[in-house]
Amino acid sequence: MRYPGTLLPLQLDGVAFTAGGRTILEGITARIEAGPRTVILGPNGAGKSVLMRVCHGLLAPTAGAVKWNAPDRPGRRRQAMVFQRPVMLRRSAWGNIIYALKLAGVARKDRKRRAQAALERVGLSRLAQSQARVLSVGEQQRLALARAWAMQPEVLFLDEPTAGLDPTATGEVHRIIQAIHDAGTKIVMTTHNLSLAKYFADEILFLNEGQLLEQASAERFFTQPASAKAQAFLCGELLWH
Ligand SMILES: Nc1ncnc2c1ncn2[C@@H]1O[C@H](COP(=O)(O)OP(=O)(O)OP(=O)(O)O)[C@@H](O)[C@H]1O
Repeated sequence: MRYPGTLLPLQLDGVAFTAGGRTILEGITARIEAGPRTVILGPNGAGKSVLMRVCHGLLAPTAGAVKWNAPDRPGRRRQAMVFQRPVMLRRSAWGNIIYALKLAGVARKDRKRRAQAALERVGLSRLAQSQARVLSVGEQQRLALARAWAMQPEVLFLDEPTAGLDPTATGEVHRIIQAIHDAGTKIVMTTHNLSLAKYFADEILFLNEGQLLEQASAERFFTQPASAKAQAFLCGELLWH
């Protein structure tokens, strides 16, 4: 269902991104709806991170348009992004969340409650006063998720959030992402990892060499991929070059 004030759906119309004479994204047209867990899947270098940054507004497309149903008003960001490597300020775990909430314009009286709840949800309450930058990479990624979750975003972009994590940390991050989804936030995640996509995705956007080759339900994509490139990717043939 679509409400007049909601950010979604997000419509990409002929989005392209070129840099230094190289075409990174080309002619991407897609519609991202509220609800399903969307995974942007493709080999290394396909342009997944760039596409996500364009959607999030960190990069401006060099052609085409990125249209939100109801764009953010100044001072009220309703979409958040978590990067492959967490970016933490030189503050405590607690301070990182409080500062982000302050920047987002959240009233002082609500910041403490939201930060507490977010740290609890990711199991980091006991490390609230630890310096964020000395936490393990897995803990920092959980903190990054807590910080994003505290914003109560309508859409959360996740760029390979478990890259480089050990199996335990990976499992914890997956559990948190699932909980954020269950709480009603739209998840859009990039990965080149087939097992993760199979486990997590409701919908796949398959990207290869900067082109969107398929947008399909996960079930359909994994059983009947429409493009030869997707078939090759699913068979483990590397398209990357
Ligand atoms: N801001 C940028 N300006 C110019 N080129 C960029 C920029 N960001 C990434 N690239 C280039 O665009 C190409 C696609 O990069 P991107 O990081 O989006 O791939 P990816 O599909 O996310 O790969 P991976 O799975 O390895 O993370 C790469 O060749 C990269 O060097």
